[in-house]
Amino acid sequence: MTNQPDQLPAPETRTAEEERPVVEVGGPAHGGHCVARLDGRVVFVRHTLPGERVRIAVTDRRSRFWRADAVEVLDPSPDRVPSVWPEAGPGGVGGGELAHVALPAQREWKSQVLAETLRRIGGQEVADDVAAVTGPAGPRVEALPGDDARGGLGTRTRVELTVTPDGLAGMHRFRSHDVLPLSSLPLADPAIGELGLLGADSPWRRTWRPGARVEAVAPSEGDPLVLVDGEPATPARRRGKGPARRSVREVVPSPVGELHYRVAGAGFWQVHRGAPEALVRAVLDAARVQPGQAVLELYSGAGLLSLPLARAVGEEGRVVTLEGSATAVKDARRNLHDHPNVALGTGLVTPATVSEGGQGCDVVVLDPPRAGAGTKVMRAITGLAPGRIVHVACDPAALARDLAAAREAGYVVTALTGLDLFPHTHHFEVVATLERA
Ligand SMILES: C[S@@+](CC[C@H](N)C(=O)[O-])C[C@H]1O[C@@H](n2cnc3c(N)ncnc32)[C@H](O)[C@@H]1O
Repeated sequence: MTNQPDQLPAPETRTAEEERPVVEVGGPAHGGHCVARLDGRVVFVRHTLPGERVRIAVTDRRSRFWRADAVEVLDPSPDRVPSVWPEAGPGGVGGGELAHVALPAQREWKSQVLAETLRRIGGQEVADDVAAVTGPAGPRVEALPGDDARGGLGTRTRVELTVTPDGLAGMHRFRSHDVLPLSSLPLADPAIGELGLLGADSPWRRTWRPGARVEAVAPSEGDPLVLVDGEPATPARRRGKGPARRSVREVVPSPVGELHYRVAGAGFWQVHRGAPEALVRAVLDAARVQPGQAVLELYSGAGLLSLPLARAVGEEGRVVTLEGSATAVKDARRNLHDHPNVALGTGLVTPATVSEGGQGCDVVVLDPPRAGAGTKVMRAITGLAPGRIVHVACDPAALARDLAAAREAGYVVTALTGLDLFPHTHHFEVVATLERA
């Protein structure tokens, strides 16, 4: 067998104790695990906490590191709590890897990962710029209002399920193609729970086949929507009650007035119930656009940020957007139809499209996917010489690379806000402001 360490006997001769070794757990690392060492080898351990002593089951052996699940906790951390979603525990589905961690400790974990990732990947200078604006405590990832009171539960307005070979709604086992049936969705908005998608008695079972993809959406206005393989579905008993909907309405309170959107059910929309409002506020705060200014907005989706930016620059100002998904731009066109000061572009964000679309802009706002914008796009953005760049990031490693690229071009971080838009998972969002040094 390849990638076996020299220190352990061959698998077939190992005892149960050797197969399930005990480790002392160190700090958290990006990805939802903590770092431990076993015979000098790095092991990324899930379902544990810093400072714990745990027995592990190794799940993946690579030449440079192993992955493992904590399967027995010998010395628990004071921050350990009974998991709010045991089905996402060891051997279970992905998407709830911090469900055993107290909420304040989840934020401490994410704040540490943010600081460490910015330093390790962005470099000491980026870390120093961030420390200069956040203070010695470093960058913080904060809860959204009301989340702690609800135990961080019921926040997700979008849930994606896959149907098991037995026709039950479930999710993929972490890092596996196996689909596990689920009995609960505690992270989902209660309206999704009330649909009754789970279990053998679900009335929805007749609407799908094994392997089908099921998307459940709980919008801020109106009934939830269920799509099976992208098509609207209703349980048989409710069939014939009007035309099938493919899109939903979302209403977002904001400092520039109430914002109304229509979004394709299968299209991108922020998942946490409070995320649209929190991001609009954070971006308006960071961008500080003035009436009459010009904004370039990249990766603009269905227009969540375009609409408040258009209101903030007013009729004398302009917003130019660029988004790769034609479906999202179609939604954005509807959402911004009474804003002639917005030019909605469909196309990939590349150095060329950025340079072409952003001439003369005062502010650039970008909200890229997990991979980030990348060095070349960041260079094109800084090449426009905007007064301010607002970067909305859902991956700290990609953010660190993008900030380092901007720094090389003379832009430094002048503000940074971490938002916990994904309680009970390792994910979080960051809004970073960059200005010329
Ligand atoms: C994180 S979402 C942000 C959307 C919007 N700001 C929001 O909050 O609803 C990222 C968006 O980037 C788009 N996208 C991904 N890669 C792209 C690319 N290379 N060029 C243009 N758009 C892209 C996706 O379709 C998606 O709408």
